[in-house]
Amino acid sequence: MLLHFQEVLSRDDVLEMRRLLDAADWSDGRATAGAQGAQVKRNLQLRPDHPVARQIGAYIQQKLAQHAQFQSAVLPRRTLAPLFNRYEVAAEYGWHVDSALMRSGADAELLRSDVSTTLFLSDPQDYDGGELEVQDTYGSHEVKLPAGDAIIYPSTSLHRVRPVTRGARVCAFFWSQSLVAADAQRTLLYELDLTIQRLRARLGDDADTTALTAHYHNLLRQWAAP
Ligand SMILES: O=C(O)CCC(=O)C(=O)O
Ligand SMILES: [Fe+2]
Repeated sequence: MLLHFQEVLSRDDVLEMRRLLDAADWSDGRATAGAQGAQVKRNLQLRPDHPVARQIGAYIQQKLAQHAQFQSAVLPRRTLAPLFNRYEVAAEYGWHVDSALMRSGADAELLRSDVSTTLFLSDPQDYDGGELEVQDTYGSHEVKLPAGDAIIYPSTSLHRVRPVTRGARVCAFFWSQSLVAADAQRTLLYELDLTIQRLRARLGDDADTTALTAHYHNLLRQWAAP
C-alpha cells in the first residue's frame, strides 16, 4: 500500500528545517548504502550523528507519534531516527530495495524494515526530475509531493529516485518495523480502522460498530508480533 499524508509538517516547520539543513555540511550518501545500493546511489546525506539530523529527526519522530493515520497505517513497533538526503543536478538513486535489517548504531537493536517513508522538504516547483518511483503489484508509481507531505510504501518494493535535472531535492527518509510484517495484513487493518471511524462518525457507537471494533482487535491480536 502506498499512502500519502498531507501536511505532516507545517510551512513554518519546513522553513526552519530547511534553514538548518541548507547550512549543514553534507557527505557522500554511499556511506549508508548496502553493496548493491552503493553502485547506483549518487547523492548527499547528513551523517546520522550530525547534530542537525538529530535535532530535526527527534522533532519528526514526535510529529509521527501524534499522527493518527501514520500510526494506524504503519502500526510501528519502532521507527529508526530519520536520515536526510539532498539530490542536486545529476544526483539519483537507481533501482534498489532497502536492506531488510538495519541498526541505528553499532550496539543498537536490529530493526526489520517493513515500511519506508519519504518526507518531502522541497516543493515540487523547486526542482525538476527527482521523482520517487515505486513498483508495486499494480505497476509503477511516480511520487513528488509538496514540502511537509509524506509517502509511505512497503520496504519490500523496488524503488528509485529519478535524476534531478534542475534545482535540489531535500527529503527526510526513514524505516519502521511494524507490529504486522505483511503489507496485505497492514492494509486490511488500516482500511478496517478507517471504515469503523467513518461508521462511528455517521452512526455513533452501536452494537455493530462495537462488533467491528472487536474484529479489528482480534485480527490485530492474531497478526501482531510485538
Ligand atoms: O529520497 C527518497 O525518496 C528515498 C531514498 C531511498 O530510497 C533510500 O535512501 O533508500
Ligand atoms: Fe531506498
